[in-house]
Amino acid sequence: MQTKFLRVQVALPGPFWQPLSYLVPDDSLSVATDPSLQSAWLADWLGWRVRVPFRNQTRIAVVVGVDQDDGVELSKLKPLLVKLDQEPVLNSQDLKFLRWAANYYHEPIGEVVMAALPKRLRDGEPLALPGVMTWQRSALGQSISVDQLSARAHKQRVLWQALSNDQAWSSSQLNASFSGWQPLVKRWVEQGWLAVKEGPCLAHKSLPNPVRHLLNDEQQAAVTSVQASQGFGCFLLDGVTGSGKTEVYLALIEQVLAQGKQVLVLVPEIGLTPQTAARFEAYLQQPVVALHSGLNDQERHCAWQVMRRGEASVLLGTRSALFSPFADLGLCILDEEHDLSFKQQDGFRYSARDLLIRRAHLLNIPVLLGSATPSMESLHNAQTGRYRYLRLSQRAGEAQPPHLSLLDVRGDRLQEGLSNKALGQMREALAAGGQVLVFLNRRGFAPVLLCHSCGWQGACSHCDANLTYHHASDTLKCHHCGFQQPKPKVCPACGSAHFVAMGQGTERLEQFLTIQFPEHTILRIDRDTTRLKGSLAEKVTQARDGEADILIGTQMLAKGHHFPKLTLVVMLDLDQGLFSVDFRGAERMAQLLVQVAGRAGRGTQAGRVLIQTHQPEHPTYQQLLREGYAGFAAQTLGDRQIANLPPFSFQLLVRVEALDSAQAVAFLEAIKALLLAVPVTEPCEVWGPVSAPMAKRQNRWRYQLLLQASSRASLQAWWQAVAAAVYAHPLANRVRWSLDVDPQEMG
Ligand SMILES: Nc1ncnc2c1ncn2[C@@H]1O[C@H](COP(=O)(O)OP(=O)(O)OP(=O)(O)O)[C@@H](O)[C@H]1O
Ligand SMILES: [Zn+2]
Repeated sequence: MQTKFLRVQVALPGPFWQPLSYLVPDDSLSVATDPSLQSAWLADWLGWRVRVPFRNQTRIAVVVGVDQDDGVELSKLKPLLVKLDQEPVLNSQDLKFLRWAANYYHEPIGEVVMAALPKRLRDGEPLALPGVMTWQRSALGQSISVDQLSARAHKQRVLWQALSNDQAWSSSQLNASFSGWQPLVKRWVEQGWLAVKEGPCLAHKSLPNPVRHLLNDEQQAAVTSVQASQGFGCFLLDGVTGSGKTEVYLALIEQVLAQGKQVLVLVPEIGLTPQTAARFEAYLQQPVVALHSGLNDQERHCAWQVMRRGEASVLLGTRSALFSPFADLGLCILDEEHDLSFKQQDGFRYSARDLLIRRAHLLNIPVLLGSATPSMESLHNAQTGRYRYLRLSQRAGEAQPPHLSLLDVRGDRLQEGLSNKALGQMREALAAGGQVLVFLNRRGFAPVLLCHSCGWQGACSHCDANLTYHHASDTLKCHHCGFQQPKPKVCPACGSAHFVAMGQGTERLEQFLTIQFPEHTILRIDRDTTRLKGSLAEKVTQARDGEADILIGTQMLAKGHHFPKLTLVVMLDLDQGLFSVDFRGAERMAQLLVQVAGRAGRGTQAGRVLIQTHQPEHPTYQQLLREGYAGFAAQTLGDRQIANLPPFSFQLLVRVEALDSAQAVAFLEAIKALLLAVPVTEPCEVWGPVSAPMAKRQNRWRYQLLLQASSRASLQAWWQAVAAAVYAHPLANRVRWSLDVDPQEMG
């Protein structure tokens, strides 16, 4: 009898297109010849973490399959070293999902599997639940009243007051409400006022009383439709800003929890996940696990474990929370489904929306996508019946829709980008006791620093981009690669000391408005003013509570926020979105406009929105104002159909970056030649190679090749036909290159 050796396939991070094979240790070899034992044997390996020898090291890997004969000579295979845990870390359904994702996005399976594990597990730490570090008042601390702290130390007093409730606080809880708490907490520990303890992953918190609304008819109809779904179904909740989509999510979640099942909610990366989680907790009266960029490795590990074990029922997280394991998932929700942050833009370039739908499909459970400005892809899917369409056409409660108008500033005198008309309207709104938001999607002081004598411009030496001037730090910064330098004293080209800062950024706008409105408080919210952990939450709370009269914000302020006192929104410099080279430019601009406008008039007072423009007759503006987002979307879908652009076709972008631009072009030309040699049955097109819109970044020249086909299947088949030859091409290892399936940005 011929002995058959068993091997397992493991996923190891790195550029391996197939899982790697290893031999299993001797004791299980006897199973090989007995088919009845094989399924039990499989269960004993699939999804387990193992330690394997690799080159001269050992690495952590996950078993993703078995193979009995893959043609590799046995003598070339190495044995596995050890299993790491007493149980698998991924179940067979998760593995199936991850394999599908790896296949669809042409990403090495090892990278995809590792994306589904918290870092500590990737590093080989034990599976067992770690505790999290918490701080709580000590016996000494309990005798310290807030009055013993200096009356002027406002921040300290607020923090000490919060810590006085005898709850143990973890760093993520503190981050959710306070910025700059670390040095204070450290000092209090040193003084013996606070004790450090290891707390459980899911700390007990006292939850505030729930605020609930009686659902209106449209909300109720949406809830009923999703609830009636038998197994998988994808629903698009198209609800105007302030229509109470969150209330619909909460009502549905409550019902799923009552059946003993879990819910996964994905939200955009806006740094407010803890605040949203708190709102969910109050409504549901149970802990909600939040997974976002503010957590440390230990907290991520905790979140992963409690969901997997079913110790918590709701996971609310950003993009990558999609890969979390669940004991019994019953519903998936994705809020602001049009948001670009759901698409990972480097490395493993997946769409969290598309993968979430796939996962729900594999698990046979419903998935709900919500937005006031749905993507053209989702609207098209709703129109063709792939998604069920649900509509909330009215604002919830008493709130009225905001009134939008165009402010034609052609020929007007502008001061720092603002017209006198806009300033006048701001004065009126402030005098009436309202709050005003000035929206400008560009941070920094000025986008260009120009020498007045010779015309020299500050440009990044590593990128094809201007350096933005930042006044507070007196530096020039590249917003693409992070390069920065002090502002030169004299022009590097001619020696003149006469510079002009051209164009507007939020920093400059703040300086100008401070002079114009000395009696009003101004709050600027952009990436520069919210770098410190917790500071965004702090600023948003101030804005919501009306502590500032004038808000200045970039797109950070566009999403999801609820500022009840806001009555006037002034939008500056939107026009640039009308002339984008990207075919999605108009869609993005329309979404931004409607979302920012949607922050106005959410309370008792009506809201107005002024769009300052030099293009008042532009059809995109005209259509948005006359027919709203729905009219704009109908027109845009019609145009895309005629031009055969997504969602009426499917794209794949091959991106290449190289120090030597000739190599980048040569590699793409080679790929193109391979593609053109493939006989295809359906229409497949290839464009390029062309220079990327940003031709150079971090010293590398960037080129791209665009593939387009009439179906996903034919696009995938076309690429598959050339993939092996592309990877084997001599330039494949000499340039940096990546595939972007369903690209969202051409950048
Ligand atoms: N049925 C209802 N009756 C009264 N108020 C409601 C109702 N439903 C929701 N609200 C309130 O309306 C406001 C807006 O709701 P919510 O934040 O859920 O809107 P949204 O649709 O998510 O908006 P956006 O897309 O702009 O973020 C909230 O203050 C919410 O409490
Ligand atoms: Zn740069």
